Amino acid sequence: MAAATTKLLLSDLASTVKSVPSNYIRPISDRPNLTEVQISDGSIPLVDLQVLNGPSRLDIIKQIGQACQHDGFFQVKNHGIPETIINNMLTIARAFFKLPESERLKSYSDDPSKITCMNGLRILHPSDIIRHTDPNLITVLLQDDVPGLQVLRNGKWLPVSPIPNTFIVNIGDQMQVLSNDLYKSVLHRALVNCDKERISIPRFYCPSPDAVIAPAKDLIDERHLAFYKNFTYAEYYQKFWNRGLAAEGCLDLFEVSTA
Ligand SMILES: O=C(O)CCC(=O)C(=O)O
Ligand SMILES: [Fe+2]
Repeated sequence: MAAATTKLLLSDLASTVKSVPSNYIRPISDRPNLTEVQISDGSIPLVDLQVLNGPSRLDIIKQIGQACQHDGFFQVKNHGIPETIINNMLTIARAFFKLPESERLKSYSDDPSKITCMNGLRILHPSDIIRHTDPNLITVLLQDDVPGLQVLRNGKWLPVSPIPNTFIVNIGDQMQVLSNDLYKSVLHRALVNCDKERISIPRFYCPSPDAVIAPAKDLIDERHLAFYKNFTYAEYYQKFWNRGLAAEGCLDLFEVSTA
């Protein structure tokens, strides 16, 4: 097992230091350019799942399909998960970050495949998450009431305002491949909030490592060629982490070469 590295949060140091230590400060060149943020009334679509089992079922399915094609992101309300469970998850997540570092370290793993696939659940403490696409199939995210998530739409960042008791669903790279680019795995990022702690809990749904990923056969014919080669999820995942989050994903490495 790798030696336990320190995972001290700035909040752990707050009572002992007078100013923010330099290793907690991102170089200006790495910081998000906030002037690029689109201040817009628009948001990612909100889908009401209440009526999924009624006569409007097809309409709801169509809304989800459109959202996957245009935004790669949507929110769901009336999903059937009780409010008390949602509040308990957020309370437990907040309490986790109040634990001493030694206790928190017992739940950390430096193995990204463990973090994102075996546990499948990650609790994010308030630090910036740089722009990336999700390497998995689908992500379901619970965020608290503090804004921070931004989604790239038409080259501009669209802030996703939290709506209580909703979940955010987004398409990951594997779904983009299965749909042969019909559904979009879209760049997104999360910013720290200067005034308030922000908690988000993403759940990453992943194929098994040996699953062969390729565009669905029904979508391919003489007029619709496959944009991607076949690969296993393990191959993709390894390339993704080798390249690093800063590379913004690695779908291009698996494209069918057109040369
Ligand atoms: O905290 C958020 O809202 C987004 C988290 C995220 O994008 C991720 O963990 O992949
Ligand atoms: Fe993400």
